Amino acid sequence: MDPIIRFSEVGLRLGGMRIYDEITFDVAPGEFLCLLGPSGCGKSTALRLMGDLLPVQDGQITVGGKTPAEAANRLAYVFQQPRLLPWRSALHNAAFGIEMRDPSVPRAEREARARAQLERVGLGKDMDKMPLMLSGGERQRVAIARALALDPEIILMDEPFSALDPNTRTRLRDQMIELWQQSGKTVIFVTHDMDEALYLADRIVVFSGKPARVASVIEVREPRPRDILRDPALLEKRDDLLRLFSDI
Ligand SMILES: Nc1ncnc2c1ncn2[C@@H]1O[C@H](COP(=O)(O)OP(=O)(O)OP(=O)(O)O)[C@@H](O)[C@H]1O
Repeated sequence: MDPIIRFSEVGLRLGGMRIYDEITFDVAPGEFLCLLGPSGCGKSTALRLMGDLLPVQDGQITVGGKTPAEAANRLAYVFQQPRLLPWRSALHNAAFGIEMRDPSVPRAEREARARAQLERVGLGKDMDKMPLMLSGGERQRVAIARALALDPEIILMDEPFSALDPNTRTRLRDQMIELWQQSGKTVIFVTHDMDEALYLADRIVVFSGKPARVASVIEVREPRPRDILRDPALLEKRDDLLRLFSDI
């Protein structure tokens, strides 16, 4: 199967600094791919390049065979902070992405799509609440519903759970896996937490420190849900990652 996203020898300079050497990796359709690497290595930048929020300078990036600019409508973002509009209810926040992307979608349809996704993330009873009345985890679930309501082929997630408490983070990781398995969408998930990557990913693309290159690509085919601290195969991968991180 052709990759849905392809980075070919992507080089990048920002503010006079070399951020990437030659970054090359592929993402398969329907895959849950984690981008892992040390702080500042350029993981979020990779999402910005895919999403056409930053121009490609050297090399090539394709999204479904097209340029990022041509494919921008096939992607949706979930950021570290939920970025909700405080004066809008959960429902109207979840519908907001559609309103921005395609204002011709009638209001009733926007809201029906938002409602369906809020139900999916377990917020069926909270649709009329304003963001201030929601917990951090609930606000992030509204942000996930807002992305899903766009019905994108690809979801780009930039450390979406890192600001949450450990229990909420664990719950949302499980929920994200469930949503991904039901939807068949491609997920590209940025994290600097190797345990999170081992828990979630089909494959982990490991970036080195700046200027970044792809230090390793690790297949994680162990069945889910995973027990990272007990499964011997995962423990071995964790040791590999620890060794890799001490070198990069
Ligand atoms: N617009 C910009 N101008 C100059 N430098 C930038 C710009 N955007 C990002 N950078 C630099 O590019 C590097 C990569 O940033 P990026 O946010 O992609 O890293 P990251 O791997 O996601 O980091 P973290 O895990 O800490 O969030 C950093 O050194 C950052 O300072």
